[in-house]
Parts: sequence; C-alpha cells; structure tokens
Amino acid sequence: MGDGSSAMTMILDGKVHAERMLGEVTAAVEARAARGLRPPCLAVVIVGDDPASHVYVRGKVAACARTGIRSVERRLPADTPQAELDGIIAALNADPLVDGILVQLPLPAGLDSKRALHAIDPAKDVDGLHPVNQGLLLEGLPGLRPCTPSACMNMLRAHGVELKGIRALVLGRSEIVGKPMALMLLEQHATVTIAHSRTRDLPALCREADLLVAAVGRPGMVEGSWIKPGAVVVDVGINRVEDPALGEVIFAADPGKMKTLREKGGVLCGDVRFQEAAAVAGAITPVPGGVGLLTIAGVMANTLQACQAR
Ligand SMILES: Nc1nc(=O)c2c([nH]1)NC[C@@H]1CN(c3ccc(C(=O)N[C@@H](CCC(=O)O)C(=O)O)cc3)C=[N+]21
Ligand SMILES: [Mg+2]
Repeated sequence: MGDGSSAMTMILDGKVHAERMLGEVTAAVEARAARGLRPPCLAVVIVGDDPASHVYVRGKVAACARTGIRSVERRLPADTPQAELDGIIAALNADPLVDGILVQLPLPAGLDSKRALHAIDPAKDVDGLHPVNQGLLLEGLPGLRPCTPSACMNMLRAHGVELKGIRALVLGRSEIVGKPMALMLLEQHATVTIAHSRTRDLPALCREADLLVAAVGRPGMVEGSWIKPGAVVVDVGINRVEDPALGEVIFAADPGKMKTLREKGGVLCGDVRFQEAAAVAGAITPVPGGVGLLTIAGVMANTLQACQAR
C-alpha cells in the first residue's frame, strides 16, 4: 500500500460502525414516535471547565440531536460543593422525563466521583458504572453496561471477529473500560488476560494476543513489534501529544502525524503506534476516528435502552 500498512490490514472505521449504531437508535426513536411515545432523554452533568470534557459533551449533545434523543445539560462551576452535585443528581433521578444520567468524568478535585456515580438511579445509569449494573455484568445478566466496551463489542461482532477460544489481552484495568471489556470478552468465551502498569514482560504477553485492547492512556506505548501478526487491535486511548521529542519516538513510522504535531502544536494519538502496528495487525482502529466515535454511539444506545426499560 506504500503507507506502511500491509495490503491485508483492515482499518476498523469507528465512524462507519458509529453511524450504523446511530441509525439503529434513530429508527427506534422514530418507531416510538409512530406509537405516540415521547423521545428518550439524556441528562449530561458537566462540572468545571476541562476543555476535552467539553468537546466530548458537545459530541454527545450533537449525537442526541441526530438521533432524536432529547438532551439536557447541567453545567456546574468547578467549585460546586458535593452536596449540590448530590442534589442535582437526586432531582434528575426523580424527574420522570429523564431516562439517562451521565456525569462527565473526571470530576474536579474535591468532588468524590464514586459518591456521585453511586447516587445515580441504576435504571438511569447510562455509563454502567453503578455497582448494581457492574454486578449485573459480572453475573452475565442484562443491564446498562459501560458504553466504550459495549460499543467495541458491537463493532467486533459486526466485523465478524471470532472471539470464542481466542487469546484476548486487555491492557488497562479501569472501571469504565478495562474491567468491563474483560468481562464482556469472557462472556463471549475468549481467554482473557488483563495487563497493567505492573505486568512483567508486557511486550511478550502482547505478542500472544489474537485480540489486543489498549486502554491505558499512554500515547504510543504499544509498539509495532508487540503485535502478533494478523491480530485485531482495538485502541481505546485518546491522548494529545505536544512534545516533539516524544513525537519523534512514537511517530517514527508516521511522518504525517509528526507534520501535524509541528504545524498544529499537538496531535491526537492512541495508546498504540498506529502505523507500526498497522503493518503487522490484521485489523486495527485508528485514533481519532475509532473508538471515541463508538463511545458516543454507545451512550445513545444505552439512553434508548434505559428509556425502553421504564
Ligand atoms: N462519564 C463519562 N462517560 C464517558 O463516556 C466519558 C467520560 N465520562 N469522560 C471522558 C471519556 C472520553 N470519552 C470520549 C468520547 C468521545 C470521543 C470522540 O468523539 N473522539 C473523537 C475525536 C474527538 C477530538 O477531536 O478530541 C475521535 O476519537 O475521533 C472521545 C472520548 C467519553 N468519556
Ligand atoms: Mg493501569
């Protein structure tokens, strides 16, 4: 192909799969309207002024508009007291017109995110982070499941990736991606390993993986030489790289990214060195244009699910 990736490498396009998922949600919202039912409604709570968080929330609000889901935004200053956040969550829990509640993470220092997540009505917990929903996932029962891993599973299914009996490596053990992803892969009969910052001999372990899911938030940590030839690589990391010295290392095979970094002063990069990995992998998700878009589609799907279940 001349771009460093082999002719056999499939780029798993997050936009294609996100569009498909959003289309399904739109059709279901229209079917509700045809039966005289109100649209689903998502409430997004955003505290403070983290610019990345505002970009993500804008993406979610735009996806709501596209699918016909109502959205309400609660913007709170960074110094909001916990009691006030608790009160806002309680009011959204009690509001019969609100189906889904999403508290954008991370919360500013001084606010207890566990406490906020535990305060959300599990039936409205579209992030799937309430212990009741985590427990249902652990039991293999239906419930609201974290959007990023469930949308990744949806993409892998649509792509016909065989999971039964394969070796899957999940790099990262967060509540929102790593742990639930591992459980969902296990449910599909993959042999799952969870690796993390303390794992020994990580490159060798990665080289055994038929499916590698990277979710650590460390730009370009996974090198091309870590990938098993033909493996499926799902890159959940979304990192902004501004340091040209770091760029020279992780974009050695990617002059395009290096050029963007120089011109724009920064560039988005996954946890995987895309060009290096694409030369070895059978299929790989890009960043941007991969899992981030799927995550938003997953939020819409969960909001619909929460609405239908009421
Ligand atoms: N309670 C909660 N739930 C979340 O689901 C949640 C969260 N908090 N906090 C932050 C992370 C991150 N996240 C993303 C959503 C969309 C893109 C996305 O659309 N990314 C675009 C690029 C966006 C850009 O240009 O920055 C892409 O990958 O192509 C990325 C990341 C949701 N998160
Ligand atoms: Mg870790």
